[in-house]
Amino acid sequence: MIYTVTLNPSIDYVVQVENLQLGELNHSLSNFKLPGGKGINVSRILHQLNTDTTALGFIGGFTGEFITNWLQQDGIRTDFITIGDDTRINIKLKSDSETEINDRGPTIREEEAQALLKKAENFTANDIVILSGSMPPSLPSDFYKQLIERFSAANVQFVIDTTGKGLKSSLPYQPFLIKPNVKELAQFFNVTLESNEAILHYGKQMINLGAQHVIVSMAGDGALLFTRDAIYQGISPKGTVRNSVGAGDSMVAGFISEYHSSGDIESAFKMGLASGSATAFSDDLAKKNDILQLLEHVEVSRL
Ligand SMILES: Nc1ncnc2c1ncn2[C@@H]1O[C@H](COP(=O)(O)OP(=O)(O)O)[C@@H](O)[C@H]1O
Ligand SMILES: O=P(O)(O)OC[C@H]1O[C@](O)(COP(=O)(O)O)[C@@H](O)[C@@H]1O
Repeated sequence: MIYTVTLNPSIDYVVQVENLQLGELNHSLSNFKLPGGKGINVSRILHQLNTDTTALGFIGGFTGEFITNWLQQDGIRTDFITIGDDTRINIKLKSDSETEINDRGPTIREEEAQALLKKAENFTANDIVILSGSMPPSLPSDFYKQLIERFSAANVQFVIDTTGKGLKSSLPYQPFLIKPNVKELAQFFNVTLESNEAILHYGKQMINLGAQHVIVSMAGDGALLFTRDAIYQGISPKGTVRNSVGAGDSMVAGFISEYHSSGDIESAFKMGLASGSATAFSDDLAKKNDILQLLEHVEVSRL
């Protein structure tokens, strides 16, 4: 089974405003609410690609109910820990450019946190766990490490898509995949990345630090995949961007879904690229047919 863990789910409230004026009254042209949070997005795309998945994490309040109901209506298995506080709402403002306001997240009580750690003790070496996104500030700062120690003890393969301390502390445990975008890669090493050579250098560094596979995603410019013995460059298909929220999560899902079924790293990378772009070209996350259509237009070469 492929589990996703979303410590900080969200409702993504996507609002379109023409010619946004800060400090003025603006009227929205359209708005929609989507279940969000990185692991939840990964589960939604895995499900589109007919890959069995269960979404775990913390969920609470009326906002949490919205997410659980949506996932259940889509037929996606969930096994969330119910919390006393409300799941957050993140604002995605579309005007001439895309602006995001992400909330820090709800309060997680000690017993709620313990309940998730207990669940993490039940995974086996046949499972893959995808840990994605930020942590609500009320969790101990080493919470990802606490989860990973449990996976490592049971030889569970894990993917981690987060930033800062959570990512850093995971590397000695050899995550199967990490997927920083270029900005996150630069932040991790506290550098500016202005050339391809620099991106190649720091991508390789992530492998040296312990990751088994690293995808450095670059939005419309595609992505680089680093393995322990090769580097691949992926070119994304061109298209009209409608809503790129969740493109990175879709890429992780496409990669893991294909790797899980074929075991082929290059095909997995192609599916990741197609899934990311298909989401960027959709209002909501991508649908299976859109992903498969774009797959024919993805190009991957070994550097
Ligand atoms: N504007 C775009 N055009 C085509 N593909 C895109 C675009 N934005 C994202 N993608 C696809 O989705 C992948 C992940 O997007 P990116 O924005 O880099 O990740 P994140 O959402 O994590 O910041 C990219 O590598 C690419 O394959
Ligand atoms: O957990 P974080 O880092 O605060 O991010 C949460 C946000 O990221 C998303 O999962 C989208 O992520 P990506 O665009 O990186 O794929 C949104 O659905 C959500 O609002």
